[in-house]
Amino acid sequence: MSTLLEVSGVSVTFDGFRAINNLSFRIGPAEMRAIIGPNGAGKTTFMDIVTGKTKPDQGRIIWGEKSISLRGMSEARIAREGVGRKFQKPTVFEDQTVHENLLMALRNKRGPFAVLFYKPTAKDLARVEALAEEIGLHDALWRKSGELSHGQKQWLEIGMLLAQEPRLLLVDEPAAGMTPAEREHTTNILVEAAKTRAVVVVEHDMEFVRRLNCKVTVLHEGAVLAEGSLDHVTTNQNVIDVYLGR
Ligand SMILES: Nc1ncnc2c1ncn2[C@@H]1O[C@H](COP(=O)(O)OP(=O)(O)OP(=O)(O)O)[C@@H](O)[C@H]1O
Repeated sequence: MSTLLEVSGVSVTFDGFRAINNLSFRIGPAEMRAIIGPNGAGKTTFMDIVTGKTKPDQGRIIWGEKSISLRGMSEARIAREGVGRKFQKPTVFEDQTVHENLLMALRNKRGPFAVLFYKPTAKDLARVEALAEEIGLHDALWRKSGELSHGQKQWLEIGMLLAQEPRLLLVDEPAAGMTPAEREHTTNILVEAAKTRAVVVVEHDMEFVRRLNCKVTVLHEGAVLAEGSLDHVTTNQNVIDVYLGR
């Protein structure tokens, strides 16, 4: 299997507390992965390390065909390398329409001067239509984003991230606060996205993880406790003990 991101031997300490402990993780260029683990396992810190928000004390973070190191790069530079992150809370521009939000996200791909003199091309407009279709918001293109449901805002934000064409998309608890129907639609969007890029989903909801139908990495105390199919990891005695707090 070829590798897009390889994290090896990474550790992070906060005031003497080792939040990530000699962690190793790898993901292929078109792969879906779920990360689960109890509260405080290090899931968020792991994503913070990959995006450059938190600097590790040690370890390697190797990216892409050229095996460049992401360690020490700024967050902006890592984003330009193709790492996109979806936080739990949607952050769409509520006064703008779905169309404007998606167009703005496309525009963000350009440099500051190109943005200043930006006029959407026919190709850009077609891309906005395709993105809206992909996230299931085509019928809502001309609605103000503030009027959308929580689920729709989440999809819009995923669409805005996809507009930037990330090679790796990190998604934090996408199912939180969604109705069952919204969850199902979210699964479909992510599964589709993972056909052409790597998608890492941090999620507590096991039903959601099951529907993603992908390899699962279980974190505990900042390290990988188990990895494999959901059935494999949930029957692992160490995982059961950790979840039951034994
Ligand atoms: N900036 C920080 N300073 C001190 N401790 C931190 C900091 N960030 C995280 N931690 C600690 O590191 C550990 C891992 O936290 P992290 O948020 O990564 O876990 P998590 O698996 O995402 O948990 P949850 O499922 O509750 O979101 C926790 O014990 C947390 O308190």
